[in-house]
Amino acid sequence: MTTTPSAPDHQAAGGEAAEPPRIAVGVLGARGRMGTEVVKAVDAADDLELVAMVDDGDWLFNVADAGAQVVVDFTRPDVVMDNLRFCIDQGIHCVVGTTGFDEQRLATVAQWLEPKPDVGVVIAPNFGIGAVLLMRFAQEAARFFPSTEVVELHHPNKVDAPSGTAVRTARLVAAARRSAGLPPAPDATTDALPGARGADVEGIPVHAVRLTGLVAHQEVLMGAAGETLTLRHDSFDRASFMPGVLLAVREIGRRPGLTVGIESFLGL
Ligand SMILES: NC(=O)C1=CN([C@@H]2O[C@H](COP(=O)(O)OP(=O)(O)OC[C@H]3O[C@@H](n4cnc5c(N)ncnc54)[C@H](O)[C@@H]3O)[C@@H](O)[C@H]2O)C=CC1
Ligand SMILES: O=C(O)C1=N[C@H](C(=O)O)C[C@H](O)C1
Repeated sequence: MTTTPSAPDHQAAGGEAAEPPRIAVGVLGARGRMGTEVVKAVDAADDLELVAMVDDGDWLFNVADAGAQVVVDFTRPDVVMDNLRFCIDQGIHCVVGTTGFDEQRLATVAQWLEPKPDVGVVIAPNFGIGAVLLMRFAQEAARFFPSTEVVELHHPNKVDAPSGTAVRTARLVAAARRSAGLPPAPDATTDALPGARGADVEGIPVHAVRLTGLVAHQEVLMGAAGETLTLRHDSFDRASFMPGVLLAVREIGRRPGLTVGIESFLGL
């Protein structure tokens, strides 16, 4: 098992106060758009030490050999499960931003964690504080509006659609509607062209836009008689995800088991 990243300060042999040990961090997907940003952020943090950078074609054992206590994964939906399996088996805490997690995948990760009670894994569809708040606000507002639709807008190189954030937002809104006993949203149209009304996520239409010039954006549109409420979040730069990623890296050693989203790390 790796040492806990949140070990308390301790005294050096001579009685002088020693620096607390830095958390050893490995980055998976280190040459990607997000991985590059994470490498920079970890490098710049005094309490973190970048010990391994792994990308496609590199040897995953590098993170274990380098003594990583926490791994940050921003890779691809088709490889993230193998990465997680390896890291959990090695006793390495995981901070996962890669998308593609449905209930079945989450249950599998929880199962892998059972024999490793000290290991923490956080899987968050979005590490942007504003995006997390948007999801919470949408959840709060959902019961007051008969209609809700989600529009996510991203850079054209995004591998998946709709975004993980949009799917989670729609699920949270749908759950809030169910708890409040709301009927299905009124929607009298039939698609003249397939896809015109977006994807159906638990009764919430989700629309995905891909546009050169964008980074990561989301709108939640809510409508009632004579009024609408629009919640919008914009990530203009991937730096926007870093405070959430670093918070998760620092916290995960204190959070054994599986956590979905960083809401609880933010005290939400
Ligand atoms: N949770 C969040 O806040 C955010 C999540 N994302 C998600 O993160 C993921 C990555 O996004 P981007 O950085 O834009 O993609 P990207 O395509 O720029 O980067 C992915 C990197 O992973 C590497 N890779 C592929 N297979 C690998 C393997 N087996 N081991 C190690 N590295 C491997 C690729 O070579 C590439 O460098 C996507 O699922 C995206 O949706 C993106 C932004 C924010
Ligand atoms: O691929 C991206 O860029 C992003 N992916 C995440 C998602 O699918 O929700 C988070 C953010 O939207 C950026």
